[in-house]
Amino acid sequence: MAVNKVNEDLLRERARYTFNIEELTNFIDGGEEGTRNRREVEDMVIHVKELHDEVPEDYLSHKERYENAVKKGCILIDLLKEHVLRHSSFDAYKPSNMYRVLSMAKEVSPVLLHMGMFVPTIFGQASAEQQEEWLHKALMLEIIGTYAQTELGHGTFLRGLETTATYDPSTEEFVLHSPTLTSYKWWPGGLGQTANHCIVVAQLYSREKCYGVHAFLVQIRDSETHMPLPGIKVGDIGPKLGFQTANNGFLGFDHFRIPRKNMLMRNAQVLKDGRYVKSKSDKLTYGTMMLVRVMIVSDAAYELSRAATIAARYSAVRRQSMPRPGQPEPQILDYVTQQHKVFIAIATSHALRLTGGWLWDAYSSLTHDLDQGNLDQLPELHALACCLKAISSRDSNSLVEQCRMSCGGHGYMSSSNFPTIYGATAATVTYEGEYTVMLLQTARYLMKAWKEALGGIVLTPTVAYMVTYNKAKPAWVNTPEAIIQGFHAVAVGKVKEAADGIEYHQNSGKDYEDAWNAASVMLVKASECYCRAIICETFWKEIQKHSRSMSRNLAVVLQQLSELYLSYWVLERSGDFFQVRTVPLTRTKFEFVSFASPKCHCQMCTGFVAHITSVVVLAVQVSIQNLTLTFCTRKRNEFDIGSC
Ligand SMILES: CCCCCCC/C=C/C(=O)SCCNC(=O)CCNC(=O)[C@H](O)C(C)(C)COP(=O)(O)OP(=O)(O)OC[C@H]1O[C@@H](n2cnc3c(N)ncnc32)[C@H](O)[C@@H]1OP(=O)(O)O
Ligand SMILES: Cc1cc2nc3c(=O)[nH]c(=O)nc-3n(C[C@H](O)[C@H](O)[C@H](O)COP(=O)(O)OP(=O)(O)OC[C@H]3O[C@@H](n4cnc5c(N)ncnc54)[C@H](O)[C@@H]3O)c2cc1C
Repeated sequence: MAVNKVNEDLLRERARYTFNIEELTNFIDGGEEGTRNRREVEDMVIHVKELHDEVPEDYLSHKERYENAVKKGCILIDLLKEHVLRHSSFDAYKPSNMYRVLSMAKEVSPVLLHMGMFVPTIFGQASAEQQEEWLHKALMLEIIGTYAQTELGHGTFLRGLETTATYDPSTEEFVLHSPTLTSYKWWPGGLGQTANHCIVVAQLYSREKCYGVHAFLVQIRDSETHMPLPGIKVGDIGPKLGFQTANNGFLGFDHFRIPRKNMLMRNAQVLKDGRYVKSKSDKLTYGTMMLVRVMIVSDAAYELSRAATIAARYSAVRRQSMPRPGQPEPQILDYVTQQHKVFIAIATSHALRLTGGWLWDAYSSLTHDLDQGNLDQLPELHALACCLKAISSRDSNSLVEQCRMSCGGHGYMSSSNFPTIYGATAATVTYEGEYTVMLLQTARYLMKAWKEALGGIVLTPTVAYMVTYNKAKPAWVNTPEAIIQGFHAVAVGKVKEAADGIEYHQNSGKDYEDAWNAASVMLVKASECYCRAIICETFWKEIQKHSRSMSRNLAVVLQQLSELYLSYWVLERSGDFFQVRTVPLTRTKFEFVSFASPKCHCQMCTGFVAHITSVVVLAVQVSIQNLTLTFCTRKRNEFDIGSC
């Protein structure tokens, strides 16, 4: 029987890495225990033959694909439950753990929303009594839920949602109703055929007063027959760009009654007589969205690491063209254009993974504060979650497409897995807060921060530099930190530009809303630059922090990956660096120097190492006074790949 022989080129590349792969694997997994956990789950999954398709999923009917996805989802959840019960340290909700397990089935799972939003909402918004009643059932999948917030007519504008939940004190019930077609819930994953419960976000009315959107836990299908309950209209919304097995559905209520106790009452309550007890903050209703946005940053990194692995491996084995007559066709990895496509995907997967971990730690600290009643960090974390979710998902999706294109025609095959990964990452750019809307949310925060900076008020950590840049600037030296300072200066410049834009439009007679809209392109740009500065700074600092406890060879490689990321984005945003003079800076020579990168390695995800002997080396000299930007690019030589 033919034994699958590993490609010679790949073997040669794999023999050339110069550092301990296991050490990097542990770094990516967050430590040796993380690697053990992951491998244990992967070993469980790889041996379950029902998880391997006899027939390509693309050749199945929609019904067969869905049934296949349900079967796999149940198997994976059982494996996850078994693993969680065996390893109490395995936090299913730590970024990517749960998502990664479910995504081992290739197609997105119809129970993704159950795990990704229904359970977290019970954790975050149900009272202790309600958790007592529902949490175990949800974790054991005795009930299967989804998160029904978006409606046909409204996704972004939550305050515009039309579904109503009107309290009836005579029966101590809420009456859920969909008054219009546009009020039908539209999109919730799993709603089509899978979920029998859901979190419904509706406008709460009591004693004829509207108290805004609140969350309710609603059973929509019979636990025995799985048929929709009377007063419920529910079904599948049909084919989409991707996510075909997410089972996205629609849901309409016809005066559907639920007990008072089904309003999630951790934050706000309605008493038996209909009196409304206000939450410490209306914003706490939005808590689940913040959690999912924080998780999306790590999930975006994970999906990109898969795509970068496929592209780099393919680039090692694909040979094409003959630059020198009579010579063997070179590996396409030797083309600098190919390196330019693939290396930034490798570096970005690491940048987003480390930034996602940093954001998760900040979120964990916030939830602890919220439990203590301290909401001080909520606005900054909301702004961070919004822009990082937007930029990470957009970068991931566009680099997945870049990786696909780098594989030529074979990248267009379903068997390449690029279409599935592209479909999943394209969804993240829109769901859980649409790209532009999220950046505008962050811009709200930046405009407030700028006003405080002008007043010399001490700012929260991620915007504190705005005060510095508005006063005398520190002398900049030519280090990677200089690039980070440069991004800070660019961010301040863009924030100032947007604030000035709003002021200009107001002075020309517009009210604030119209002035905001007229300046909104600049506001989006300011958020992008603020976010890019955070990713650059976090990537660099995390590498510096971890380098101290890792072997030198690995530290060098990771440092150069972060230098590649910084250099890449300076070039991508060189125009903004030119403009940086718009911020009142002292006359400081601002120099970047070439980052000699004799060797650079990286591993996109488990089992794969890219050994980059050097990267495109840039020397970027920027002088603020004369704003001359000179580049010199030193040619790089070989690229080779190793994997364990
Ligand atoms: C592994 C996980 C897989 C999961 C798969 C997920 C599948 C997809 C699921 C979904 O898509 S669920 C639906 C997601 N929907 C959204 O994200 C809706 C996006 N819209 C919003 O977030 C909000 O409506 C808004 C646009 C941010 C706010 O708009 P609005 O104009 O109504 O209010 P504002 O005046 O702008 O804001 C009010 C006030 O509240 C603050 N705030 C808003 N959102 C949050 C939040 N999430 N957390 C904390 N604070 C929030 C906002 O900053 C304003 O505060 P002030 O500036 O006035 O102090
Ligand atoms: C694959 C997928 C899965 C999903 N799963 C779920 C789910 O499980 N549960 C759920 O509740 N929802 C889900 N959603 C819905 C998702 O949350 C919404 O699609 C998203 O919030 C965007 O809302 P919308 O579709 O109404 O677009 P809109 O908000 O109508 O946006 C359309 C355009 O208008 C622009 N726009 C809107 N508001 C503004 C503004 N204030 N300023 C400037 N521009 C603006 C946007 O930038 C965008 O370009 C899912 C969506 C997708 C694609």
